[in-house]
Amino acid sequence: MQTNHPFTYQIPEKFQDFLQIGMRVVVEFGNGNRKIQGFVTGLTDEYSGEHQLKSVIDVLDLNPVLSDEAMAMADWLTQRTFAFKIRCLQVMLPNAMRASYRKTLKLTGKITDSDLITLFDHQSEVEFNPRKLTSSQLNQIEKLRKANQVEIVYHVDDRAKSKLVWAFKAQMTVEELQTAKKTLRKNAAKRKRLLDFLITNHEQEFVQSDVTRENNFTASDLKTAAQKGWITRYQIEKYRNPYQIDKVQPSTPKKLTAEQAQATNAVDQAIDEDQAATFLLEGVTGSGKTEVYLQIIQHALAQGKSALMLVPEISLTPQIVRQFKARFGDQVALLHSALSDGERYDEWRRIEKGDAQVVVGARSAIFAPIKNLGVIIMDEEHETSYKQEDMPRYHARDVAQWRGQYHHCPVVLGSATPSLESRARAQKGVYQWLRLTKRINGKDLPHVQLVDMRQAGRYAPTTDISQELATEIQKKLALNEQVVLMLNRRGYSSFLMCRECGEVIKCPNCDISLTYHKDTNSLKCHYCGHEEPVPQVCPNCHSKAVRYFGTGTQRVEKELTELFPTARVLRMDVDTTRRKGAHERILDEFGKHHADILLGTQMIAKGLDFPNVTLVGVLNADTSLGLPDFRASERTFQLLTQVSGRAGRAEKEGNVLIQTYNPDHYAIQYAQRQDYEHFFGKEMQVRHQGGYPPYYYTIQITASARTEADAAQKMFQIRGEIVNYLSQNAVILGPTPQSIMRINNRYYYQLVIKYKNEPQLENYLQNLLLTSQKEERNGLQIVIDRDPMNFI
Ligand SMILES: Nc1ncnc2c1ncn2[C@@H]1O[C@H](COP(=O)(O)OP(=O)(O)OP(=O)(O)O)[C@@H](O)[C@H]1O
Ligand SMILES: [Zn+2]
Ligand SMILES: [Zn+2]
Repeated sequence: MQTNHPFTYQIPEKFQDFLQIGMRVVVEFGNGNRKIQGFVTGLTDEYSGEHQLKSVIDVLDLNPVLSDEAMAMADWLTQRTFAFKIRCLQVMLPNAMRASYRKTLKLTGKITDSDLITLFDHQSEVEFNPRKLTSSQLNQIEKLRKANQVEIVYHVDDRAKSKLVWAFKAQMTVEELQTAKKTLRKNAAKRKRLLDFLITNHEQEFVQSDVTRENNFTASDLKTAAQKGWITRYQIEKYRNPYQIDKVQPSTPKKLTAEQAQATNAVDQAIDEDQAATFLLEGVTGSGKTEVYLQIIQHALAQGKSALMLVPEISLTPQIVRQFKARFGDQVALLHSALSDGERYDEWRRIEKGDAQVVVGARSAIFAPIKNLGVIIMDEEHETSYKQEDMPRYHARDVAQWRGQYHHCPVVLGSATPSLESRARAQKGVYQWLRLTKRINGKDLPHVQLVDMRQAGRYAPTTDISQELATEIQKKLALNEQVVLMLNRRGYSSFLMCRECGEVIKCPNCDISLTYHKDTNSLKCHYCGHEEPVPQVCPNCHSKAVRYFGTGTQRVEKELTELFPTARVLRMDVDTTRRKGAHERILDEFGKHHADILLGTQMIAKGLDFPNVTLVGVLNADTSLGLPDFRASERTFQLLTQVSGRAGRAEKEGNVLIQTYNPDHYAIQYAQRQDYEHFFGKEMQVRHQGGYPPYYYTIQITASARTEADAAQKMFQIRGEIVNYLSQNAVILGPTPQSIMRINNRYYYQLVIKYKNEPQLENYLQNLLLTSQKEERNGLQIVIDRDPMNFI
């Protein structure tokens, strides 16, 4: 059973001076002799309980791995996210430190103490096992640690790393190779070709299998070449860290535009004055937000402080990383989920030791053990991936603000399309509002044209590319310019839409799309529980073309190659980017213009800065609009604006075509005009009327169980209880089944509370979390999610 109570253990005498808060220990827990890893959260001299205390068995660290800040943050996180404290402590550490990897003690200084000489036995590295050490040895080690003369090393096996492949490069000089070529027999055509290959690609390293495949040499050709001394062959790691960017040209700060300078100065001032202020940097696409971030960070560094830069997972591309490395070199540490456990741990250590002052990373990097923070920046602050979906269910923005308060440093939230929550706060003056209204290239935002697919559908019902879009693509190909096409996969086939008129079937009570349930062939509302059968005809136009909606990238790729047989198409989706480094390779290829069309899912919408892209096409704007979520319009608007911003970023002007079945919907209309201002106004009205955030807070409670009855019953029981703790002003929606009600033979029911100010609610929920634990034995699980991002 999980709990938030700390447990008391006795400290063996030899650990008494050694053990500190924030260190990890091994203790026996519960019945039996199960050993688990625990954290020291407090120390006391007194114990008045009646139980015989168990002893700490072993210590895992030399010095605290969790700082005072981390301990305080974990306390706050536990309360804030309705989580178990142990999970909050664990989330602060890299994986390598959560698992049981082999550890050694490494000597970096000189030792004189005879005890330690025995321990190290003339080696510089020995197994670290405090349990087996004497207290005098521990004391000595403690002293050496304080003098930075020993450290603990984790031995993390990286399976990905250990895979080796053959590589080669030319060993002879170009002249020598030329000479070798002259000595060849006339009919040795293949060897001649190999020598030519080496001469033209001199100094370059090749993976053998790439060359044998692409250039039609065999492995034995290369072996012979090595015997003759033309090349040297050796083994290298197969998967290199794609982010190990070695050769970056250093970059210098650009001269800021007036708007950029104004924004930068405001934040710089807050850094100088140790102000924990939050800034909203609202800048249109291509307005140079990244340069503003870079110069703010530079300012923090100049003040002897460090900086934390968060970027959404999918836009943490090598392109972005390179920009930071180019400016700050080795001071940059990168925390990305694509790194192996070992690589992440290495970066974590560099940050903790203070060797890296600029941390660039995705969501969980917000917990990086960085000291002396001068500024925290969150790019694309509206991105939903900043919210973690598992316990602890934190939003990186909240954590950023907590750390900002702790370090007395500013937090900068940047976006072209801020979340409604943030923008509303900026408007109220809670956040300081900074704006970049112009593109750096001085050009207008790209021209956006809507293609009404209700018309297009009539003459080409089976294609995904309208005549209009096809014509535009053809034009760009003729000009040798590049095209980006986005297929919106959000909300893929979970709702019903009429192909004739674009009508999406909505709940009569909630004005939210109904979700299609395949098992019952019905439509359900996830807010109020309304259910109806799938209609035979469209309630709006009576057409029979009502179907659930979706198309795949592969199908579109096929269509593209049929329409434009000579065009080179690159596809970027979950399938083509699964392998490490694939993401970078695709973008790299496209950047070098080795392809004309980049076709992808929403992962191509963000951050890309390719000067030769002059056309952006959105194949299906509507899928995300139909999501059974009050944020559907907001997400659609954001996505369309972001992707449109990829066009015409340099000298050439760009245009955008959006294919839609709902050309009159306000989210699409305002996205066409790229008019965040009016979208915000309209959407705030909608939220006000519906009683949704930012006017109300929301909390979602989910129960899952082995039978539907158990899950439903529990939710109704909770509903019955919770009303006693809520005022008249709060609204309870549900209980309702979730859209995928059964996952892995577990049934899910949920309930959403909308409220403004409910002083008793927190306590009730904290209690619920702990008491519901008792029922876990019966297979029942309760999840409490504050400000949920997904209502489906
Ligand atoms: N002051 C400047 N002078 C010259 N070029 C600049 C300046 N600031 C930024 N740039 C360049 O302008 C281009 C667009 O900048 P950037 O990609 O940072 O925009 P952005 O606001 O982050 O856009 P998006 O939200 O679309 O990603 C980049 O190529 C960048 O190098
Ligand atoms: Zn409803
Ligand atoms: Zn219809």
